[in-house]
Amino acid sequence: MMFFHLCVQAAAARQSFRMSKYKVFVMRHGEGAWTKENRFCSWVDQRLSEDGVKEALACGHLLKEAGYQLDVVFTSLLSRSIHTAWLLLEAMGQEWVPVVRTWRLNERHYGALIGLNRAEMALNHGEEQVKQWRRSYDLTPPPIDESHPYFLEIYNDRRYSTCDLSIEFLPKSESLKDVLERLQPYWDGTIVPEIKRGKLVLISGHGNSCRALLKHLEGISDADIVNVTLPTGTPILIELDENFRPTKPMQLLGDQKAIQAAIRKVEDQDQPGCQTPSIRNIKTMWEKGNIVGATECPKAMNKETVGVKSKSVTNGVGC
Ligand SMILES: O=C(O)[C@@H](CO)OP(=O)(O)O
Repeated sequence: MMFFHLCVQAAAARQSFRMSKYKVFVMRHGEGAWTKENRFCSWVDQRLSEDGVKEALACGHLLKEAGYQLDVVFTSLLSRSIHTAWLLLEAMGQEWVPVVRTWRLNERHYGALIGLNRAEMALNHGEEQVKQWRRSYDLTPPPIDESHPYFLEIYNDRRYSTCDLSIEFLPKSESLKDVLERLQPYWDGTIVPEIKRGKLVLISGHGNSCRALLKHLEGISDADIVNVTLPTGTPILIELDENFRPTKPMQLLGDQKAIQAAIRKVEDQDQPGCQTPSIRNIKTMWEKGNIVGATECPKAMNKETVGVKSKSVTNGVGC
């Protein structure tokens, strides 16, 4: 999208004529299974879709052809980010490269919105509201609670007992600002030292953990970050000076037309008309309390059990 490029070019223009000292790759994992169903996925551990697998392999081939040699890859604790790293390294023939996992790179925690269909939410709350939930900087969705169908699946998962915070202190919902606050100490304390040691680092993150990082690195304003959407499976090359300021516009590597189409696809997910095969008639299903397509849904979920009736969502974010 044009605005995205204007944002990053403006950020880089402020930093022009500096010498690049470091390079780092940031990328959103390949398409996840729930992207096809258009549901907020967040901390639910969905695997890559078939297209997502292809995207991850294609990224690896692209980086290999460009001659890059990675030294360390950082991922979240979610399988789609880890599998993307594995497939990418396999395609590069660099499977031996260490993969380091941290919850601090996890996708933004979407709280009570987890599992809900974006297009359906747009029908009920309006496109603008859903856009604000998805892309604003400091809006926090209503928190997940124990009545949510995915609560136990997330908080009983053994992987979260390995974190540097005990489970009760892990987020129950996050704004992009919250994501940056939990991510930045890890960036400063663990990733930056690796880069300073001369390592070529790739971060296989998520749409919003990558947006938070790019906001920090590129100095994108709170207002402008709303207009930044990242495509799946596209490596972004960032060049930094000795003080970790960008020296040039970040580069989304690959076929530029395909990248723009992929960005539009992600943006259009909150259009009420964006129906997926599993959502035959979203409005009717909502009215019946059947929010998601039954065949693909691992649990029976409806607007009562999900814990976000239309009004409580609206109240929760003060709109
Ligand atoms: O589902 C999610 O968790 C994210 C993408 O990973 O969704 P959105 O693009 O709406 O922020």
